[in-house]
Amino acid sequence: MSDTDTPSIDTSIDAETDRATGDTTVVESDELAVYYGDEQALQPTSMEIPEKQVTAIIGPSGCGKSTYLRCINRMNDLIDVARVEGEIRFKGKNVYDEDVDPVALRRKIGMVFQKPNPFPKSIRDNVAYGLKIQGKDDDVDAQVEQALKRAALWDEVKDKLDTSGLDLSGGQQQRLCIARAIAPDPEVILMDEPASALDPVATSQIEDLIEELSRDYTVVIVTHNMQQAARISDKTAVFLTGGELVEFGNTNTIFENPENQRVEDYITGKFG
Ligand SMILES: Nc1ncnc2c1ncn2[C@@H]1O[C@H](COP(=O)(O)OP(=O)(O)OP(=O)(O)O)[C@@H](O)[C@H]1O
Repeated sequence: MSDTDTPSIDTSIDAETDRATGDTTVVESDELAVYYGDEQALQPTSMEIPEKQVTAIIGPSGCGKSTYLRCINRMNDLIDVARVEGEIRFKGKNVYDEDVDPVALRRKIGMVFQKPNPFPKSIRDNVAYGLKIQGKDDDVDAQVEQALKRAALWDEVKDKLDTSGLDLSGGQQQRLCIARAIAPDPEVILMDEPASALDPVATSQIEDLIEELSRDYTVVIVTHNMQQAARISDKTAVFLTGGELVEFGNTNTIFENPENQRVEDYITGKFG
């Protein structure tokens, strides 16, 4: 299928709204399990990710956080030995159904990685990249400006849009990657440790930006940094060793009054 084909994900399907909380679920995993060869990296995991909120995934190294995140937009397809069981639904549709085009899916569910990875191209071309391959090339400059504004980078780069993205600072490069991810107008943004390679000032800017982005987008962030999860997320999922989702709920509850003793031990630094 070509890159410009109509997405086979039907985004007109209504997401489900929880009457008690008012949350609308946009991504839902249902007994989702992942194996790399014979090794199980994720135990069957069911979780409902609410729309236009920040959901943090925390837990010790190797507990399956990135594995879970990569299922949401099928980035695990790129790993030969990865095998997925169960379902993960975006607006009610299992993203692993045969008729789902992963490229179209990733337009709806963008991703930002740990290490800023701008293309060796100009700032403008970095942001315009996704627009061009989608054929959204009407008034590219206005769309580039809007994405850079939303990524809180415009004021710093507006006079040098033709310089290389690689000439920016680490924090600016990460905001450029966020601008690149939001330019095609996704609904969900996945972030895998987006600030862990940045200094404290750049980290704080990214955290402010994530909170701002959650007005318009659903954000799912993997972080090692518990304080960061507590500061910026609405919901927190705690994965523990063995790829097990141990508790998921409102961030305040998880950090102040978790139900599970192992989660309390992890949060209070007794292990992990
Ligand atoms: N490409 C891969 N091939 C084989 N095994 C993998 C692969 N990626 C991850 N794993 C294994 O799956 C398990 C979960 O890894 P994952 O990267 O999802 O954990 P994580 O919680 O994100 O870890 P970290 O916080 O260290 O990034 C680990 O045991 C890891 O070694």
